Amino acid sequence: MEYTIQTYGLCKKYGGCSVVQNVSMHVPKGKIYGLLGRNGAGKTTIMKILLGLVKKDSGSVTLFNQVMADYQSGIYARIGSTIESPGFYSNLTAVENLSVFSRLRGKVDKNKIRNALNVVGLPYQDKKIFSKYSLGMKQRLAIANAIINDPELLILDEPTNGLDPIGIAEMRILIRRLSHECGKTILISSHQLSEMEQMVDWIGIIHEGRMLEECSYQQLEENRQHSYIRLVVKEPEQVYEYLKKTLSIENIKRPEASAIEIYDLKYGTLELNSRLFAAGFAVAEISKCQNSLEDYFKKMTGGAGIA
Ligand SMILES: Nc1ncnc2c1ncn2[C@@H]1O[C@H](COP(=O)(O)OP(=O)(O)OP(=O)(O)O)[C@@H](O)[C@H]1O
Repeated sequence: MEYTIQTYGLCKKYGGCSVVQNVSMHVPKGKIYGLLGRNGAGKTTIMKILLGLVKKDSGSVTLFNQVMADYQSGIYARIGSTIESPGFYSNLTAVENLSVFSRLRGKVDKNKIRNALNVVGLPYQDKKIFSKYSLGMKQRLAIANAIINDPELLILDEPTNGLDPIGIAEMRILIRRLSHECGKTILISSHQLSEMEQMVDWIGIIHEGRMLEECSYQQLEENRQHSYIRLVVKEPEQVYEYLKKTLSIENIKRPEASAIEIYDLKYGTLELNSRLFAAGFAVAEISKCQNSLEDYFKKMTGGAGIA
């Protein structure tokens, strides 16, 4: 597989506090990659490192198959982003704002502005000024600004943040169109799993600066929606050892002191119950459960942040 972004062992500390820890990520060319993590997980910092806005402490970044030196600039013309997106002028229209920022980058091309506004679904002739825009329109304008020069890679920090469900659905359609119809590779961040659904092809889960898991979204769904057997027992340590050593069950978790979850379903509940009984263990509860993707994220990241 060809990757547009690859990082290896990326680290960043702020004042002695590690905010990015040994992050290796792989963003496949032409795909939408979602960086998912709770507030403060380190998503924006990773994006800023990719864009050369923040200097990494160690590790490497490869963009378009080119290993990046710190603050190397040429390649950034191939990337559009909404991080540190310009503070748009509140008293100017979309076209006027995009003209100002185009001028800062070089020259103003009316056709490019018209085209970018068309792609994000904002009217070219609109006289409405920025301060009268809805949040969704503001997000669209930021994306229009990012795509003006037709970049191959888009880095969008929380493009759905604060939008209502309809706004999220519209943003999802726009981002998918940018990927499928315009062929762009897109890295987006979010702290909401639900916002990533039906949008991303790949996902990287960041927690406290570390990459917990990275895989295709489909793979994640397949892996995590498996059933499992939940046991509540009197002697969890001994049962755990018995399951591992005597029954050779591999994938076992201990979510609570007395509970055991078995993901390797080589034995059904009846068979397992009778084996535990025969081995002299007291089983208070045995049931087959379904682990939803949401539950999985909550467990992984320790609670309420991702929903
Ligand atoms: N310039 C900075 N100086 C000091 N600490 C910083 C700086 N920038 C970010 N941090 C800290 O680094 C951590 C990661 O922040 P970051 O913005 O990357 O997280 P995030 O996952 O994007 O969160 P959010 O979803 O809230 O934007 C946070 O604890 C934040 O306070």
